Amino acid sequence: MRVDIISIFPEYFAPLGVSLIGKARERGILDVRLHQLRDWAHDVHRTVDDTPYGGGPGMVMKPDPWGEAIDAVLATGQDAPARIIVPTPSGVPFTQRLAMEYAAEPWLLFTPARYEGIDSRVMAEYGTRTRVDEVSVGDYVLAGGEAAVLVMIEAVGRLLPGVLGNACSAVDDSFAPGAMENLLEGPVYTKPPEWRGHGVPEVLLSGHHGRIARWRRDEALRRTARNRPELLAALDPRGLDKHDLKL
Ligand SMILES: COc1cccc(Cn2ccc3ccc(-c4cc(N)[nH]n4)cc32)c1
Repeated sequence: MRVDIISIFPEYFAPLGVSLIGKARERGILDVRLHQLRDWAHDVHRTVDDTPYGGGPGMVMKPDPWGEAIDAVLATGQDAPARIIVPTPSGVPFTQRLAMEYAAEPWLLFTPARYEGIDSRVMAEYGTRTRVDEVSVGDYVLAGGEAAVLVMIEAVGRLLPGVLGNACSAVDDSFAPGAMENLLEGPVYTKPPEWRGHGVPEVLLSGHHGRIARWRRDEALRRTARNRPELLAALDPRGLDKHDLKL
């Protein structure tokens, strides 16, 4: 998968050089290319923002530099154009399902903005040529889109074949479609068996896989009921069996 990112803070993406995503890049599973938006701002100050039409606080990112930058990136592609992802508080929710959809794309182009966002004509322009998704990573307001892009690339990158070792699998993730979809992860434990007077649930030491699976599901249901009751309402009743906890 090829990923292009256009930003006025390309240095923000240094974390994509470490850990899971860094190794995926070294192994050629992920090809991440960074672009400095100001390279397409031709005035002496390399200006990328201006005052909003209609007045109001803050500044809006000018369409010209973004248009030239996106054209330049798309021109380097051979086949279908990249799917463009615009982080914004006003977007559709970024979910595990959307992450899985993105993981199946050959080429993503992220356009993290700053200020109050990008002139809306840019998304309108590219919406005539390719998929343009305005996406929110949560119901809170960041200072810009770069952190949102880091979140999305990590969530998508870990789903790419070969990125997670065989020992782990994204199939069992919380929120992954299937029996555990819309359930939160339950508690996890490792050695030592006793730590500062805290033991480990006996069932996890029993070696009885059926009971362990049932206990984990019960704990996932309990934690979901406690922390995200609205997800329980969305739980597919066919995913619940008669042995499930009556919460
Ligand atoms: C666009 O509307 C805005 C209104 C007030 C402030 C800002 C700041 N800002 C600039 C670019 C930008 C990109 C993404 C986000 C963002 C995404 C999520 N989930 N939260 N915050 C915030 C961004 C934007």
